Amino acid sequence: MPKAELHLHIEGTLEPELAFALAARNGVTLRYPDTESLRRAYAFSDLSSFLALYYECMAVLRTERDFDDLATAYLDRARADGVTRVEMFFDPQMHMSRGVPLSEVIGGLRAAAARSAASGGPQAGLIACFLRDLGPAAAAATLDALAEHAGDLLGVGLDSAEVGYPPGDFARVFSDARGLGLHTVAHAGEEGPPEYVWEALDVLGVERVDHGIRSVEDPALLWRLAADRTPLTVCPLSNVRLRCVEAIASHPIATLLEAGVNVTVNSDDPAYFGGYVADNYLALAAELGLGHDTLAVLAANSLAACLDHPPAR
Ligand SMILES: Nc1ncnc2[nH]cnc12
Ligand SMILES: [Zn+2]
Repeated sequence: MPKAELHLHIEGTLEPELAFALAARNGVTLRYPDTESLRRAYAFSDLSSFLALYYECMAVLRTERDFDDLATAYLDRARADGVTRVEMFFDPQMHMSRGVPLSEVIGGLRAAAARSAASGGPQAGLIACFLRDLGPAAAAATLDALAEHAGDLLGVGLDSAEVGYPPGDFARVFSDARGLGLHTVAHAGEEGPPEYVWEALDVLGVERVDHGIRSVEDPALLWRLAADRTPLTVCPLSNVRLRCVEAIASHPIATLLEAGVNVTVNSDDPAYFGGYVADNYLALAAELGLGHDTLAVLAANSLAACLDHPPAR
């Protein structure tokens, strides 16, 4: 089934095997002796327990070639899942704070995207995410650094630890990003309350909401999302692994669909959460009983929710 993946952190596609290969190439030492022990550490209790390991493993990403290798591995994998379009997140602040120039990050990701599109693989766009726990001033400084690369970006997003960092704090930087011609999206309602989803819509003016699952707690919000056809980029396996949801069988995606919300299915950080995008669709079929027609609607929603439609091939 052709589909788009619209919620994918490229750093979250770092498989342990590649992490160790890059560590060796760059002379970086990981805290784990081998791939099995690193994999065993993927037992998360919440978002922050995951983010700590996710940020730690980024230490192995140093050069343009590393980012190219990372994105190439993901794009090859996504192609096998029927993905024709990817809008991938990356975390510029994490890389800049480690002394890795933005040009290396963006250059590597763009090179992988160009080869993928040229060889009939997924077409890829880049979304730079601000780390909300570092605050709006740091986000504004990051946007200044991103400005010279704006032509290489599709948009900006907002990620990292959610609770205590409401979207409204980032109103100015999101408005400035739009001034640079960038699309805007934001994580909201993953661990944070429905109020954060309202703020992402009404204060940030985002075009899509990432996760948004806690919207099911607020009927007026469900009505608003459905009326506006605002896409939600839902990540079922991620929600279970980070204990936002108990099991796929009780995932709020069923309620979202019943309310007429424009839902899409995505993998978030597939190397860490036990499945790529097709695994998320298959889990919904196997454990929540979604039928083929519903999966086809979800795939069609994803293609329609792309920020820039891919050029005709
Ligand atoms: N699921 C997630 N939520 C917030 N920030 C993230 N960064 C990578 N994955 C994330
Ligand atoms: Zn995410």
